[in-house]
Amino acid sequence: MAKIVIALGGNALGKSPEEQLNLVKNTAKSLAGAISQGHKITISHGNGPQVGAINLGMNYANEHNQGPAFPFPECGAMSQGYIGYHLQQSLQNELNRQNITQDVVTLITQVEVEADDPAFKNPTKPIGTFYSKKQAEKIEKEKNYIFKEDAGRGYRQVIASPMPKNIIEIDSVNRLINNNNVVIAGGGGGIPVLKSEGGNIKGVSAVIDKDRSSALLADNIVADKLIILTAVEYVYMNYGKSDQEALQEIDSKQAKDLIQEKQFATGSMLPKIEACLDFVTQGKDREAIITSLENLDDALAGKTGTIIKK
Ligand SMILES: Nc1ncnc2c1ncn2[C@@H]1O[C@H](COP(=O)(O)OP(=O)(O)O)[C@@H](O)[C@H]1O
Ligand SMILES: NC(=O)OP(=O)(O)O
Repeated sequence: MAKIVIALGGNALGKSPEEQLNLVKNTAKSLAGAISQGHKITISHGNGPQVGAINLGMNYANEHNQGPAFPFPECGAMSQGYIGYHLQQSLQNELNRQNITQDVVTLITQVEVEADDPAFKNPTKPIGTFYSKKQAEKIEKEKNYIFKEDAGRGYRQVIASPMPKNIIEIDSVNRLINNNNVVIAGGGGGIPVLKSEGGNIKGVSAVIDKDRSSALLADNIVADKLIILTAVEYVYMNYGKSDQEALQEIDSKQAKDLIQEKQFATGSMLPKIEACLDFVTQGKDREAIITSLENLDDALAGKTGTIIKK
């Protein structure tokens, strides 16, 4: 039996509510399978495409005098509710079907970041949909948004992505886990908040990388394993080139060397590798796996995915 944090990538969750629900229903079968094997599962998820879509929709309504503007922390909170709802419903249905008596709880999670994080001056987190270079340049001029190329897939709006420092609701997460609940926490990397000297917290415009928050969550709940589910079965060397090569298992030294060689794209694979490195090096006998959503069963059985060890 292992204590596992499973992080679902925002880009791997489909492009519409219908697509997302179908994907999540499938993933729920694997998650319930892992729970029936005795594993203690905690779930986190990304929100890049979803938080971008929510923000775009709200901005559109606002620009057409049909509603107020919605800042990013509020959009992040909505994305936690939207994705958490699908996960909570699908997994609860699956657990009930398998007569497993565990409740699934989505916890709105705030994550503290630092006001002087250099990320606020250098936005890197891709959100929303993909655009052509021409479309991106046009929107950049019209709206003052910043766009960057995203791992060969097109151009996306980028916003600040500060490092997660502290999960505000971590005690509640631990209490819920210890009381036999499956917890969905840290959705979209958590809602970014700043803490004042008096201890008050308030939202700040950013989207935290969910891989980094998931590693923090896994460390905080003292998990054995961190599984990051994305759109690719393996992490590759020379990704996208004719000689790309799947990485089966790497240790922290090899991972650091590959980072030096710039094998992993900033804003997509790099934060995943760095998050896995943080998690495995901060504790004993820890393992991280990166694979695709549909390969969760095989990854749990150690049959696929890129395994990262200390
Ligand atoms: N070396 C690499 N190996 C595999 N995938 C890579 C690599 N470098 C960049 N990628 C890209 O990173 C993507 C995963 O990052 P991203 O889409 O941000 O994940 P998610 O939204 O699922 O968290 C892959 O689908 C792939 O397009
Ligand atoms: N917040 C976040 O990291 O989302 P993605 O997994 O969609 O990039």
